[in-house]
Amino acid sequence: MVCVLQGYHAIIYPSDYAYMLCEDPTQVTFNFIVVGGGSAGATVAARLSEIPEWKVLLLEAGSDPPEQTENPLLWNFNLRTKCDWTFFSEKNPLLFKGMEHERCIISRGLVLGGSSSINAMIHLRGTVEDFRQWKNKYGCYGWDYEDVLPYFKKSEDFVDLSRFDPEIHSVGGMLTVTPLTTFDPAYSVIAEAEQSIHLVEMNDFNRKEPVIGYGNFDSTTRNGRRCSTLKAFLMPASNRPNLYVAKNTIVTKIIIVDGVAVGVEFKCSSGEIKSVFCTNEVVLCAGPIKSPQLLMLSGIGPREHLNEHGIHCINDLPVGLNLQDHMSIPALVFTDRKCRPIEDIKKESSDLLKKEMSLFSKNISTLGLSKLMTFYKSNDDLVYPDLQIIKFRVPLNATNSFPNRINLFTNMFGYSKEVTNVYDELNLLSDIIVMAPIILQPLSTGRIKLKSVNPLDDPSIILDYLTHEEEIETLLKGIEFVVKLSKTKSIIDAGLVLEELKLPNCADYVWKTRDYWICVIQNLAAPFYHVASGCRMGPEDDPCTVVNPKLRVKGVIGLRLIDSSIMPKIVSANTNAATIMLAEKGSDIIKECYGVEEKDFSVLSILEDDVSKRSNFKQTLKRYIFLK
Ligand SMILES: Cc1cc2nc3c(=O)[nH]c(=O)nc-3n(C[C@H](O)[C@H](O)[C@H](O)COP(=O)(O)OP(=O)(O)OC[C@H]3O[C@@H](n4cnc5c(N)ncnc54)[C@H](O)[C@@H]3O)c2cc1C
Repeated sequence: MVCVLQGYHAIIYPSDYAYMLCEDPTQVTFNFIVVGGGSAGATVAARLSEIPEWKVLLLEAGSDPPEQTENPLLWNFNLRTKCDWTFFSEKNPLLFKGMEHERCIISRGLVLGGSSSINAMIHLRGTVEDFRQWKNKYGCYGWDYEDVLPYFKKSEDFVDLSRFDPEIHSVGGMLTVTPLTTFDPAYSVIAEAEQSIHLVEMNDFNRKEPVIGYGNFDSTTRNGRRCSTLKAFLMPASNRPNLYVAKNTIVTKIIIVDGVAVGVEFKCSSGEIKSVFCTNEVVLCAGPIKSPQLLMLSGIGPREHLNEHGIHCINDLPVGLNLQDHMSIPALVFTDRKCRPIEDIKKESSDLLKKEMSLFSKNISTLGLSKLMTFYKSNDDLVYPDLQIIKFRVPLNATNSFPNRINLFTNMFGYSKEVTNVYDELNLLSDIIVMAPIILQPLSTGRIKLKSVNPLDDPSIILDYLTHEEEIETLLKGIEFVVKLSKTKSIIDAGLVLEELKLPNCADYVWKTRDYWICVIQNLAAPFYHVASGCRMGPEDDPCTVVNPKLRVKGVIGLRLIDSSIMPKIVSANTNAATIMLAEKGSDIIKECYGVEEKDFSVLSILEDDVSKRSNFKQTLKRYIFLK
């Protein structure tokens, strides 16, 4: 067990089973192997291990999170560190022109808790309409809003009882959900500006009714600290004798014999590749980039593509297609350089920072100005918002003060030196406030492909985003909204000025014109960390889907996929809460399937023949060993 002391808080991480596993992977007969201990995997492993008779092995490529992951205000300090996979996209003919090597950075947690250990802790579930569509448009029976709400509630320990509505919230769940605090004076200025353009204040973004307005969102924090799925689910379960957690263990392949997933191959820290088997199921939770890659390496994916790499195709499924994300445009930058000496600006900036930082030691949750969220619709005919506007403050001259010595905007969005220079220049004069419109309902998709058959290589990530004219128009409406905000009395009175970003690549365009903003989109539009949907869930007979509504990978017995990659369509919000919901419901589906928990999943046929087929486990295993 590893114990980190932080002030009064002792964090006890799960013991590491990796050494024992690598010594002898047959020592224990596991019932379930969970691949990846992220938002979904840590939840699934904890939930399955509630059944004492089941031996559950969780294999995670990363290790315990470093101490800096605890402080919400410093969430972006974790990017591009050893707990980030730091993937890069392929080049795109239209986008990413302002990024290093014209490739877009894709951060993902490489650590227990996965991306929930490095994310920004924004806790939003998505809209009622999202889940209606999952069912009605994408055929995911059992996944309508009424079906998923109990699982959002099951996880939740909602701290702010003054806003508690029992219809949508609950207390006593594993995941602590807390409102945020801030001392940032810009909060009330922007709130007033939004009011003046007829937006209303929302007191709960997770309510059932559509939310168009601004307000404070809830966060996955507990006592001022991050509440990842590691902390919420895995740590409380880690004393169970039937739960085994192997860290720094990279799964390299799912072993499938005669159409049955019997175990996985994995890489020990010594470099050796070993195999471990399970009697019931392999549950793949490696996240939206690595899950598709692992499926393809294991023979499940588009036949033609697998053949290109000499991989025998076990089942021809559209793995890696339909990739989605929320594109953002963090290019609306305000400074606060009222006529006053730089010394005064310096003092104000550092006083505010100190005050915000002091909240951590008082166990109070803060994300600074980011607490102020806006949901907006680009046209009046819409019922639900199609734009989210995130705000964040960068203290004076702080863009280059990151521990990994990489510029803040390179860390967060992958911007090139030519671009970060432009932000830096503004940041030398004053704090900067960035407002980033984000499109919530993308139309265009990307794709994950194999670069090679080496599981340690990153896959090829093709982001063909913003190819629909409507998406550009929506982003432009988001930009227009912020420009409008910049002209309100409260913003002007407060001395907040929307600055021109003098991007070298857009020098030919006049600031604030449509052509200028399109150039900005081509240079700076970046996905907002929500990559999902590369292995869509849907009806068994729909050729566009990879898993059925019971989360079984089609055509393979004993293999489920439970993580953000199965969202049939990305939710119109940040994706962590919906991923945890998928894991909660997915765990119950598994329990139900084995008859260990009674739940009404009337739309799903229960106890299908997979279980009995899977009981030939010993025979299948013998055959695998024989074939090897
Ligand atoms: C920087 C950042 C900020 C974000 N901010 C927010 C936010 O504020 N709010 C929000 O709702 N969402 C946010 N998100 C998105 C959200 O965190 C993710 O959608 C969610 O965590 C996805 O969960 P997952 O289980 O699909 O994948 P992950 O949580 O990424 O888990 C996958 C796990 O599998 C492990 N793994 C991968 N391959 C292997 C292998 N071969 N062998 C063993 N283990 C493996 C990984 O190391 C990882 O632990 C953010 C994401 C990032 C990266």
